Amino acid sequence: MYDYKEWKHVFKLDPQKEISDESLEKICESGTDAILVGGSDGVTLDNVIHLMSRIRRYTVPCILEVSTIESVTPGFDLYFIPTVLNSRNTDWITGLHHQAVKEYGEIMNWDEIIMEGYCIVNKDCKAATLTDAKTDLDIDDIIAYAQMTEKMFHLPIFYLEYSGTYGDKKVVKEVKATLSETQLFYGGGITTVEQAKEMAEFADTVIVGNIVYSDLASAIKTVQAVKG
Ligand SMILES: CC(C)=CCC/C(C)=C/CC/C(C)=C/CC/C(C)=C/CC/C(C)=C/CC/C(C)=C/CC/C(C)=C/COP(=O)(O)OP(=O)(O)O
Ligand SMILES: O=P(O)(O)OC[C@@H](O)CO
Ligand SMILES: [Mg+2]
Repeated sequence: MYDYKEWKHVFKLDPQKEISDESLEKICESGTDAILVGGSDGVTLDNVIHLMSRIRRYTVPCILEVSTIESVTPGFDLYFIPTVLNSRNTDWITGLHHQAVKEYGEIMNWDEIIMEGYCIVNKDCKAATLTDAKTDLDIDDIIAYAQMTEKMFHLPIFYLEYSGTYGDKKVVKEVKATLSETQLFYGGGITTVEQAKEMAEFADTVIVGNIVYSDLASAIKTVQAVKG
């Protein structure tokens, strides 16, 4: 089993988006710790299997961040299951999870399943719209979600999700200071080496997403920036 607790840098690829073989090779051979496959929209079984099989040409760990029951497929190293703590719709907190376990519980390998307590803070991102997330949060609200994740629900990961916009390092720093067991994932808007370094100072794991589609060279540089 991969030790995701040791991961410092992860690329997130969206199965809905096109990526050339050449770019994918650079991403998979970049030295990143893992590739996370996931997105909010247009995620289908076909595009998930297609992307997974292309990533599988390389040795990098490949994880599915589950967003729909229909697109779950065998073959990933691990399955990260979000629960959106600040969603107003219980489907995204426990509802879809209940359906999935009811349907697939018998065949699930629980050792491969890792829960992520998600807190979505960018009101304009697709994930916030999809999950009807309550994003008008101050720092104390976010810290409370982080503490709930660790102290109440004992989840292994707290994912501070700024998807599409660069976050506030003060928030990341204060959240990190409240966590002792739970791993802090930071994701959102990283486009430069400086930003990657800044967030890596506080977050345990930095997730780099969409910059791979618009400026691959800068995306690749974030690996060294985070891992040193
Ligand atoms: C058959 C087989 C192998 C079985 C294995 C068993 C297994 C692993 C079963 C799964 C069991 C299970 C509990 C499933 C969970 C079911 C489920 C659907 C739960 C809901 C999870 C959830 C809250 C999803 C929302 C996820 C989310 C917030 C995704 C967004 C991530 C994100 C911000 C991505 C960035 O891209 P995007 O949002 O697409 O933005 P752009 O396109 O604009 O870039
Ligand atoms: O695409 P970006 O904004 O880098 O965000 C990364 C990741 O946190 C999205 O789930
Ligand atoms: Mg998407």
